[in-house]
Amino acid sequence: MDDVVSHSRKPVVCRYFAASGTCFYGNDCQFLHNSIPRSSISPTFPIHLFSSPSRSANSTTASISTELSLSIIESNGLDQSFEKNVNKSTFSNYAFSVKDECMHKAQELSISPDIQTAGESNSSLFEENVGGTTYYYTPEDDIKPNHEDLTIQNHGGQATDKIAHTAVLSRRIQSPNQLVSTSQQPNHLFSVYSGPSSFLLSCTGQQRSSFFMNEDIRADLIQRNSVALLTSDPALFPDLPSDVDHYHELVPLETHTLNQAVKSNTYGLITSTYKASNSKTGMRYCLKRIHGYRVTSAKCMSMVELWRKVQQCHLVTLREAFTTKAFGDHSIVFAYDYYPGAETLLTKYLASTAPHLDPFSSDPSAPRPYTMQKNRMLQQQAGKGVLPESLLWSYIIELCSALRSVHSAGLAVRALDPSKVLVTSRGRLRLCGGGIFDVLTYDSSSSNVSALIPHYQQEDLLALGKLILALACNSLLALQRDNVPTSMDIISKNYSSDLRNLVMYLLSTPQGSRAKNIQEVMPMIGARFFSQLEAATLHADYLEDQLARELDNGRLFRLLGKLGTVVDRPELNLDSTWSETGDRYLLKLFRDYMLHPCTDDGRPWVDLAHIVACLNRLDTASQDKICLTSRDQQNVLVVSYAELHQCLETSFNELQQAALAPSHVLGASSSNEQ
Ligand SMILES: Nc1ncnc2c1ncn2[C@@H]1O[C@H](COP(=O)(O)OP(=O)(O)OP(=O)(O)O)[C@@H](O)[C@H]1O
Repeated sequence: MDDVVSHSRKPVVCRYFAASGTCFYGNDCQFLHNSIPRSSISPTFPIHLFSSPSRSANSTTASISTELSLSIIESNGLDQSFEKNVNKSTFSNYAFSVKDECMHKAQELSISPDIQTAGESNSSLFEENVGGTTYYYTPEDDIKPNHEDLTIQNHGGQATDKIAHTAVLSRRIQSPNQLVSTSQQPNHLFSVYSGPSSFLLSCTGQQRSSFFMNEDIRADLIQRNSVALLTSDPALFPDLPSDVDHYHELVPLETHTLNQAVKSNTYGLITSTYKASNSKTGMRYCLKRIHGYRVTSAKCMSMVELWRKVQQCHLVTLREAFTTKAFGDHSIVFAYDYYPGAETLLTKYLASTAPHLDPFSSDPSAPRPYTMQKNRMLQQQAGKGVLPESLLWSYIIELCSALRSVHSAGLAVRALDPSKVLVTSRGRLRLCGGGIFDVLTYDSSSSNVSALIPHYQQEDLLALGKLILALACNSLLALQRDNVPTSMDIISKNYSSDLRNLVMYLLSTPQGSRAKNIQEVMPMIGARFFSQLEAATLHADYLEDQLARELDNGRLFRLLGKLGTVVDRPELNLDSTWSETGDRYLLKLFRDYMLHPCTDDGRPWVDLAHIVACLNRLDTASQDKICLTSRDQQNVLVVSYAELHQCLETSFNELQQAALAPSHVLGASSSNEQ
């Protein structure tokens, strides 16, 4: 059938053109008989309404062999046609092609002169350990020009350019769908979640194949979103200003200090912490305010600049600091990244373990502060259960990683306290409060403000040792001088000698001029670092799988929304029959077909896979045909998804034009009709 000629044909797809290639009206038909080109598929909703990009017209992600896809295929009795379209041999062809390419690449690499040269020079390798990393080098390394750089610079047209060739090769290998004819694939299957991968079995467990993410992750995200969106009650916080510099919507994060000025245990000054939104960007930040503080020299802000540059995944980044009178006093405010729902190590593990031992208590049963009593309490708390060693090592690695970045930047944390370590989702630790002490204690008269940094770095290591000790003994009592021998006993009993040695190293006083160094902790962590890396990588794979489940839900939701705006609309342009006639009638029957199917004996047939399959075919304008029946069984229509797609596009455009039309046009059209 000639689809292109159609000199007098209307630019609308014919409804009577059958899959066999014949039309009820034969050559006299006035409508088009070609399939709608995939590229003509418009975004599900107009771009200006939703900023997310529409699906690519040539998106080609085939997934035909999974149980889920098959269940969708089987679930729809009428839509069998596309099964025939899948030519499995194309996939095996692709496998051969990839294999050939790989072998070709391997041969190419095996004769690479570069690799042979590198192998020969191995004989004169030097070895040096710098900051916990072993470097191997040859004396020529320093003077030899960087071969790879040269290769990249010279790759203009030379066939010997190995890097460019490999890049092209890998690009070819990474595009399997280029080797499979797109016309042979049912395009509505491209976006269907293909089911969990076997390599994720250990983390997905018994989780069923589903279009939705894991419930725990969902609950966690919802919880975080709701915390991020919290606003404060002005009745509870009457003194809270509506704007502080370019921040607004302040919400106190320390609710226990309701309008009270409380001295910080860490800084010894009155402080408050708020969540706030940046008025320019809308992003949320955590503001730490130091009450009644006057900055004597603007030079101290140079420390803020240094801290801003330290960005690390286990460090809460300091974004800026400014002075303000918005609170009715002279305050200095530090703006940090905000992590909704974060708690501190102190509140998560240690808050209830620091009883106040009052030597003057009149209660005879109250614990008294003599050494034996404190020892007993510490042992009791450790007896309640200590943290698993693997978790402790994971925390150690995260904290060391943050310290390493800070110390390498020539700075010191100076507030490595359980109340200054945030625990965010999945036990991720983040050090916060960096830079505050540096600004508060800035000595503008000093000629060398960084002279004391090495000393503070030593204090950081000591603080890290204390933090691990407290976590390992499950109590802040472990840090009391009288209790340290008991604390070390608890560690020896419950943990490996490696952990004990690490704590001993961190708590020890440096001998003579030999200072401790965070780099020296790296060999003590050793291969545990790899376990941490593996766990993080596996989790990233898991999250990617969860993302794949939700990939198309937004798109399908928008499509449903679009359908819903058209079907059953009471009127358009004062035409009350609009949604019951023409294209809209077809869409209404399709809605029933998709959402209200029944079994032969009249029971509702509820199958989400059916709905997803219908929506995907509608969105991709599939050529599959379905049989639509009116509710009174009087009308039976066979239509393709491509036609339904066209109906939806046309109707929705009509709707949009009416929505955007000036009101007098609507008024005029209504008076004309009367
Ligand atoms: N960057 C942040 N993102 C999200 N929440 C935070 C952030 N920083 C702190 N918080 C939350 O705010 C609460 C108060 O933090 P803050 O640093 O003021 O603790 P604090 O115990 O009052 O310390 P201090 O006594 O030293 O002032 C913390 O318990 C934590 O849950």
